[in-house]
Amino acid sequence: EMYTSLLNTKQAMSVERKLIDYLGTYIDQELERLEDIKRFYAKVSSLHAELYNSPATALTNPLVAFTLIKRLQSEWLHVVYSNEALENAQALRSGYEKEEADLPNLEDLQGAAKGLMRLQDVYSLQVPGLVRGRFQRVTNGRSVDIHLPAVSVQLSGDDCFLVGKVAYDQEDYYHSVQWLEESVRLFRGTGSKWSPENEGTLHDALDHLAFSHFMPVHFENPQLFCDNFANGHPGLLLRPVRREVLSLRPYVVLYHDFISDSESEEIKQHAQLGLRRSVVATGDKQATAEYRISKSAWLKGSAHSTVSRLDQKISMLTGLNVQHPHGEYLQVVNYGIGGHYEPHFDHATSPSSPVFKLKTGNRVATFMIYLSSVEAGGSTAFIYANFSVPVMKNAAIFWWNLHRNGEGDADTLHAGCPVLIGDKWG
Ligand SMILES: O=C(O)CCC(=O)C(=O)O
Ligand SMILES: [Fe+2]
Repeated sequence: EMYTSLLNTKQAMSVERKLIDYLGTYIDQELERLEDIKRFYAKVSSLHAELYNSPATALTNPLVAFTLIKRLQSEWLHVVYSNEALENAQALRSGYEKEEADLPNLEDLQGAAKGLMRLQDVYSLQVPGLVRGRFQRVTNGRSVDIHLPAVSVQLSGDDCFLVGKVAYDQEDYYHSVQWLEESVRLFRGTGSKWSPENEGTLHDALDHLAFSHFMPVHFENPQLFCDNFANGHPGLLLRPVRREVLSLRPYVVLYHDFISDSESEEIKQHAQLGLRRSVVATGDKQATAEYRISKSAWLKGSAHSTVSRLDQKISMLTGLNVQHPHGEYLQVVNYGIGGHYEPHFDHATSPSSPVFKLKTGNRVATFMIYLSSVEAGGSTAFIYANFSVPVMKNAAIFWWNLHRNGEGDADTLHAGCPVLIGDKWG
């Protein structure tokens, strides 16, 4: 094991010294061989030129005729079937084989590559920096050197290919993607110039990269999926809803095209006159706050057929009774300039919360329908779960705020990001 202690790695240096000497001898011998061949080439070319200039008279000389026949019968044969190239190569190989026991093996190479990836993770090192021989990390959006080594080296496309391939063979597509991206970039940079020492080619790197990109989606979380969902309900059987499971902890689901354009317009119309500055629970009261910039209106299902139809559809999808007082009235929200809702829980976290005055109990779940799309910003971000949902007109998201035992699920912390450009309705 050469990679597990630096002492052994140092010993590898003297082996390379010997290999360099063998290769030097090989190159000298090959150059000598090529010089010999060049001499033969020059000799034959000049003799042949003389013959060609006056074939009739030249061949009347028996010496000239003899040397032509001798060249063709014997000299060419010896040149073409010379064993010298093979002998030179064999000398190089036997030198190499003498050192073979002291050479690192595949396990050493894999161990060294894994070591690089471990450093990459533990110290948040950027792969593009490592490839240029730098130990860099991104701080406040800038690459910063965390250490300047006295001696460094730049990595080649083939170096990156090998690291990427070690990750790939372990089905570690998170790392393989990063290293193979660099490999492809570097191989592209050198054009299609062939290097005898390389294990991989641009083609190999692209092949592995494409497969790695394909795999994380399926491997990282095989339980995230899309389907047409009817929840076994007869009311949805003929028109199931396109469901996309976005997260398992917390359990967040996106329902595509939950509402139609006309229903959505109708809801916004109904809500318009009732829009008032949104409030949040502070202590045991409801109050406006800087951290929620929007207006909202409450729509009673009994007053609008569209609202009660949506209530019904929500019930079919979630299996929840959303009739008052089990569910709250439908809240329609419209965000203002830079409108947002800072990270919060939808459920009450204290027994004195005003939510309990409604006599509806704590908020078991949230069903939120996007009634508009926006040009930029405004995503619903799940802070701890580390994902966000872009505002997607007519889609709805659903999640459980409480665990089965009634306790709040801290993983549901979420926010409405500030709207950069657009008119966001929910
Ligand atoms: O608007 C959003 O994206 C999130 C809104 C929200 O979290 C809420 O109204 O409780
Ligand atoms: Fe919320």
